This record gives sequence, C-alpha cells and structure tokens, in this order.
Amino acid sequence: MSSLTENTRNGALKRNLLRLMLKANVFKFGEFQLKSGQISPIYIDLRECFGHHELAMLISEAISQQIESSGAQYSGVLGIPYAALPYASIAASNYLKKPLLIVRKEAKSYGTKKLIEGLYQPNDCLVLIEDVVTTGGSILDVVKTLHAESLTATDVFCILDREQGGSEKLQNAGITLHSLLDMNTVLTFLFSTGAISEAQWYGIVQALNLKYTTPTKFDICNEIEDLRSLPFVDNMRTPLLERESLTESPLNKKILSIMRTKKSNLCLAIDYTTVDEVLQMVELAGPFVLAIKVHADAIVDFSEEFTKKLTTMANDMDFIIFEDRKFADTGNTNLLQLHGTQKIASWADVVTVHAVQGNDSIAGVFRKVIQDPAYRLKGILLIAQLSTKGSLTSLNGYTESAVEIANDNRDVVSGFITQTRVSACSDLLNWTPGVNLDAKSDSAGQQWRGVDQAIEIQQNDIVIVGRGVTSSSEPVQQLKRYRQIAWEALTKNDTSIN
Ligand SMILES: O=c1ccn([C@@H]2O[C@H](COP(=O)(O)O)[C@@H](O)[C@H]2O)c(=O)[nH]1
Repeated sequence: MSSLTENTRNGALKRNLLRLMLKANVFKFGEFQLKSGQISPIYIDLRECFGHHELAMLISEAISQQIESSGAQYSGVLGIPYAALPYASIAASNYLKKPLLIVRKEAKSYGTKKLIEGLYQPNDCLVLIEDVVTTGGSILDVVKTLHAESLTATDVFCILDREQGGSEKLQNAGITLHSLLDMNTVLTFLFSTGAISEAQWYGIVQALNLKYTTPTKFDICNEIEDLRSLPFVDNMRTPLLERESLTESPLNKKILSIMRTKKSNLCLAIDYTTVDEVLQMVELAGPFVLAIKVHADAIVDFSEEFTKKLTTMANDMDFIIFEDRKFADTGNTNLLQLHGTQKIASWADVVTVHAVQGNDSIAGVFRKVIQDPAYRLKGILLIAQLSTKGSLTSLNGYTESAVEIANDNRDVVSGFITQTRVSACSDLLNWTPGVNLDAKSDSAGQQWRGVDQAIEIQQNDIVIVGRGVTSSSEPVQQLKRYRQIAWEALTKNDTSIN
C-alpha cells in the first residue's frame, strides 16, 4: 500500500480532506429533510466527492490506512450500497489488495440469485466501508444479510460519523465503528474557515441535537505547517479565475487579472539606491512582472519626478507598484508617514504594514486613505511571517493575530507577507519573499528557498524575488526563468487556467 503515514500526523489529513470537500461543494446549507424525518440546516453530500478523482482517491487511501492500522482481521472488503461502493472498490483493489464483495439490496430473480457477490467462504469475516453513519441502521441491515450467508463483520469504517447514536447502536451489535471525520471536526473546520458563523454553528448543533457546547477553531498556522508533509498539496488555492470573479477587493481583482493576462505571479524587489538604476530595471522587468516592489527610503535621490515616471510605466506596462514601507507605529504616525515627504499614498498601489501595532492603529487610518479616490493606494499587506533568520514573527500567536486583523478588515487588507500560506481565504493573497533559485542565504539574516517550496509546498500565491534577478549579469534571462517557474508552480493543477 502506498503510505499516507505522513498524512495522518496531527490531524492534517482530516483538515486536508475537509478543505477538498469544501471546494467540492460537499457541505450544503439550507433546510434539508433527513432520512429520519429530522430537518437539518446542513447537508453533507459525500456523493459530490465522486466527481473529484483526487478526493475520491484520498478518501479511499485514508480509509485503507485506517483499516490497516486498526489491526482488523478480514478476508474481504464490502461497501454499504450505494454511496460507499466507489471507495470500497478503490480501497480493495488499489490499496488493500483484498477481494471486493458487493451486497445486493434485493436478490436477482434470475441467475445465481445470490445476495452477496464476490469471492468468499462460509465464516469469512469482512470489513465494511460506509460513507456517512447516522443511526447505523443501513449497516445493521447489511450485517443481517451477511449472517444469513454465514459471514461476519466486526469493524466498519466510515468517512463521516454524524455522532447521532450510530456508534453506540453498532457497538451493542458487536461492531466497532471507525471514522475518518466526525461532525464536531466538520463544524470546527467550517467555523474556522468562516464557512459558517457562530450563530450557524449553534443552529446546526441545536437542530441535530448534538452535545457540543461551544464552537472552537483549528489553529490555522499549525495546520499550514502540517501541509508541508502532505503529498497532496494543491488544496489551499481556489482556481484563479474563480478568485478573480469572487474577490470584492478592486485591488485584488486587478492583481488577479494582471496575473492571468501576463501569466506572471512574480514581484520583482528592486533594492537599488538611485532613481536611474531603479527605472532602468523597471524598463527591463515591466513586461514580465506582476508587481515592482521598492523601498523608497533606500533611494538616495528619491523625487516626485521618479514616482511620476514609475506610475506612468506601471500604467503602460500593467504592473502593481508595491512600496515595502512596513508601517509600524501609532495610527496617527502611520498617517503622517503615508502623506510625508515621499507621498506614498499617491503613487503606491499597495504597502506593507506590520501587525505589531495592533488593529486600531492599522484599520481606520489605512481605510480612510484607501477609500479616498484622490489616492492611488488601494490595499495593505500585513506582515504575518518574515523570511529572516530568528524572526520574532514565529513567536506563538503572532501570525494568528495578524490573520485575525486581516479577517476583521477585509476591505483594507489585500493579503499577507508570509513564508507559508496563512489563510485559506481565497480573497487574501499570500505574497512570499525569501526566494532565490541559486542561493540559500546572505550574510545579513536573509533566508532563501526555491520556488517549488514557496509556491507548491508552502502554498503561496506570489513570489517576491530580489537579488536572484537584480544581482544577475543577465537580469532578463533571470526574469523569464523566475516568471516561468513560478507561474507553472502556481497553475499546475489549476483547471481554470490550463
Ligand atoms: O520577510 C521579508 C519581508 C520583506 N522582504 C523584502 O523582500 C526583498 C527580498 O529581496 P532578496 O534580494 O530576494 O532577498 C527585500 O526587498 C526585502 O526587504 C524580505 O526579504 N523578507
């Protein structure tokens, strides 16, 4: 069996499955009548997984893993009809390499008239696979049929236990229920990702008579760390076209549109110190990049004329101007600096802001400027994680707090500066510095990694590359190289683009 051991660590598999299920429209909200007659505000339609081959494979592999590690003794695998049949087929033939058996709901009136099809002997013990367990009734019906054929089953493996009494009922019949997910995990995930509100959480718990008391959230950052070990990684990003149409931020709409048309998720960090050097590099880079990032305060002959030229070039060559100012002060000082000698608000599309000064010094001030059509500034990037060695952004709770500020100010925050993706929210873009294809570190604290790590494994959207291009004697060649590798990594599994 191909191993998914890494996947099962720290619940990462569960969250990975849930993310894919969310994307596959498995969770439906409204008013649904269940088989029991109960009215439910949520319907979990695992049949939607059939349409997503990676998801169906991942579920089958995970169930197989669970069967193997349970130590259950069995000679064949039987899926409870009908919804579990695909998973049982894949698990039996691809992973467990055991005979697959099928139970009919009604005997055929011709041929062998057998109720159970497949290879078996009297007294064989089977493992059962089910999709969702509510009361356990369908499983007990199947077990009755098995007994009539002198077969037994002591373990059933399901994708979701709705925790509505099924496990206890099965236990009373001598059958142990194992589940990949339970309802509590599902609701915690939906609440953590913002798919349901706190009020909805309570509504569902009440309607389904569940025993949970208060909603809790997954630690999203740990979850993302866990993703590093997953073989199945392209699961955090909504397809680009969908993101472009869904996002309510005009800045992100523009960024996503430029990305798509220029086939570029590359931001060039031009850390030169004179206007001429910067503008010459912009001239070369403009056609290949999504954004140009500068440190205005590092340019010794910075002038208003420079920003006029830069904005003209940005309009002509269609790129975003990103001033990496890293605001970190009281709201009042932030405001003064936005309008100070460099008049950043007038020429930059986006600026970086530290989360360290807290929500009140960030939101109101930047919102005021961003909403004012007199200024070019249309969003901020919150610093969630720095690329530097020993950065204090890795202290417990820091990144989570930055994400919280972003979630509370979606109209202002366009995304993050981060190392690993910190939010599953498709509206927030994850920009990542610390990328270099040919070096690992400088002598001043910078740490670099490759594009595959940054985009494929750590699930960022946009790479920020500086010296990998600007220190090269052939910058255009490097621009083309970084653009191609980063774009391919981003769009590899994106059906909306390929
Ligand atoms: O965590 C961070 C935040 C910002 N940066 C900036 O990005 C570029 C990286 O340039 P390289 O030459 O590729 O190192 C630079 O402007 C930094 O100020 C970062 O590196 N890390």
